[in-house]
Amino acid sequence: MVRCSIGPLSRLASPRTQTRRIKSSGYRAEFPSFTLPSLTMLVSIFNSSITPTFTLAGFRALLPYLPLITVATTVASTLFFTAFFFIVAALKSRSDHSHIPRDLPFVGKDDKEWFSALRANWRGWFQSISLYVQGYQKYSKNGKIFVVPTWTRAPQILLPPSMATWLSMQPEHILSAKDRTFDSGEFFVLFQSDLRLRDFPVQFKYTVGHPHILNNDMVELLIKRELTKTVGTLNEEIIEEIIKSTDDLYGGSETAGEWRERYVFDSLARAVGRVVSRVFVGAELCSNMEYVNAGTNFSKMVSISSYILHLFPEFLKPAVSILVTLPSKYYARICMKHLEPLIEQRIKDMRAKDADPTYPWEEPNDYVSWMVRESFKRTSATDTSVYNLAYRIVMLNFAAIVTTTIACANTVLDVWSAPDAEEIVEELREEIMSVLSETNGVWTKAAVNKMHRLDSTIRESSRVSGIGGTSLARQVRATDGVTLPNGFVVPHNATIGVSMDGIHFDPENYPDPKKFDAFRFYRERMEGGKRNVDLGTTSSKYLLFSHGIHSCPGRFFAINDIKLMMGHLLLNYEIAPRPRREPNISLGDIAIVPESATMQIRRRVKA
Ligand code: HEM
Repeated sequence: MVRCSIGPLSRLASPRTQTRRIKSSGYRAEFPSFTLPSLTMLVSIFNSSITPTFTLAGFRALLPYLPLITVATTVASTLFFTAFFFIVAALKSRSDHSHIPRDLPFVGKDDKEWFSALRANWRGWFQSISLYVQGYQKYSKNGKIFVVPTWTRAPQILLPPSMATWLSMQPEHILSAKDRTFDSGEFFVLFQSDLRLRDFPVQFKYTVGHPHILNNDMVELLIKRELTKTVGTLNEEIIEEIIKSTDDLYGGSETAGEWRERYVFDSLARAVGRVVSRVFVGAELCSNMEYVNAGTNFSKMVSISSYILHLFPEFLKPAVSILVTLPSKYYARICMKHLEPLIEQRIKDMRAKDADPTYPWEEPNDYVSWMVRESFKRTSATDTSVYNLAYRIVMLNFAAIVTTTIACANTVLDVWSAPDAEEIVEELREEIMSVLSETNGVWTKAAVNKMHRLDSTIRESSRVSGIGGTSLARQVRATDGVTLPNGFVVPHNATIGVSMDGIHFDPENYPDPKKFDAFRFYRERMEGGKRNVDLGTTSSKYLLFSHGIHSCPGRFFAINDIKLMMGHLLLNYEIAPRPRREPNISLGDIAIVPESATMQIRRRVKA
């Protein structure tokens, strides 16, 4: 036995000796009949359990066939995986489509085609935005319902805009906004006549887990009760953070006049992440870029892994998700590494201060403090454990950072790629300087509210470049289905909504709808009698933040941040006009900012 195991090792010493010894060992003579290389390999693997000498000998015999083996195994495995994925995708698509009422028109699907459901889903992946707009023109405009395929969310039943207000007011127990996002349930849905589990966009069940954290009311409550109340009052801190981050990213005053090239989305994500974190976690942690970048990357990775998971039927997701969600879990862990000690310390300090008012510590006015105070009023472990509190901040970042960055990035790309970029920028600068001259340069809440041209520019950018897809997306929770205002009954668990781009690009709502007209809303405000309409105003015709009972509760905070960020960039930086506006990328049923888009930016030389 000893000789056998040493033998092969000693033969590795020199290739030339190896060849000679192979021949002299009579290996070929020993296994002459195994002409099929793969069979030889199998046998040699089998042999290896008996005697390692044969293993190496078998391997050597294979050497001349290696190129052939490589080609054969590559072709075989490619064929196998292609067939496997095709079957899986075809099954998933059929299952996705089987729950849609047959009498509804389906845009992007032709029943006469082979694998019509699969093909429709494929179109829904890459062309969904144009399918939404087509269906809107053909059906919604005529007051009809239609269905559009999406790979990522199963087919969507889209209602005409006349039903948008009705839809936005439906209570949660009839039409649920939450079921679509925070779903949790059994795995083997492919075999159930149940749309519910296949239809949640970010697949929190797999990408995040923690249903007890996600379904908790605390985040939303604190946004509505505390965060919105403080909007405007923390502007000094926010501006301070904007200055620090933009100095780092785009250059401080000492670099005035020097052009830099920066990725629009990535650089703004860093700045926004830091600014948002100042209000969420305080001055110290917000400048820790490991934490800030992990928060942004977590949000991105949750979305990306959810897209990948949507390629698989439900029964495969538990297995696939183990691998696919590794990056988001990695970034969540980095965030938690910083958040847990911060929250533990905050709890200690708060308790000490409550017990003894002379305790030398001042309670920071940030989200962590509001959350810990709220947790003191509660008793369940779900509401009070440090882990859960910390994870809620991770989820708050998910709601806040990427969404706010998208709005900033779209505004930069739309303004500086517009043919009249210089005039727009000039008018915006004039407005900002004129308003700030009344407040000695302080960004008060009242001052920010007076910047109507800036407000109009961001609102218009989000209209033409917004996320697209389905707005007011709701899942039918009522077990008997829901009866629409026109009498049609949508079955239990189907998903309904309205076409956001259809509405935002409808010439009846917005003349010359495809044009980025920065001051469109400003003119409407000044001349069209819409004095109270601003970026935070939702309606059935403006759906950036949705509308009705589930409209985004964080929007006032987001809007304030975006205005401060854009205002600071406009006043202190020059961005070179861009030759073209790279189109947003249609993926699934949303459009995302092209991450490769760059800008030339330099600090302005002040007179
Ligand atoms: C430009 C930035 C933002 C955009 C475009 C945006 C957009 C939206 C949209 C479209 C919804 C879905 C509403 C529905 O289901 O009908 C939503 C929900 C939500 N957003 Fe935002 N959001 C932004 C920023 C924020 C920020 C900064 C926060 C937190 C501070 C936040 C917290 C939330 C929460 C908690 C919900 C769930 C509300 C519910 O289900 O009732 N969002 N947001």
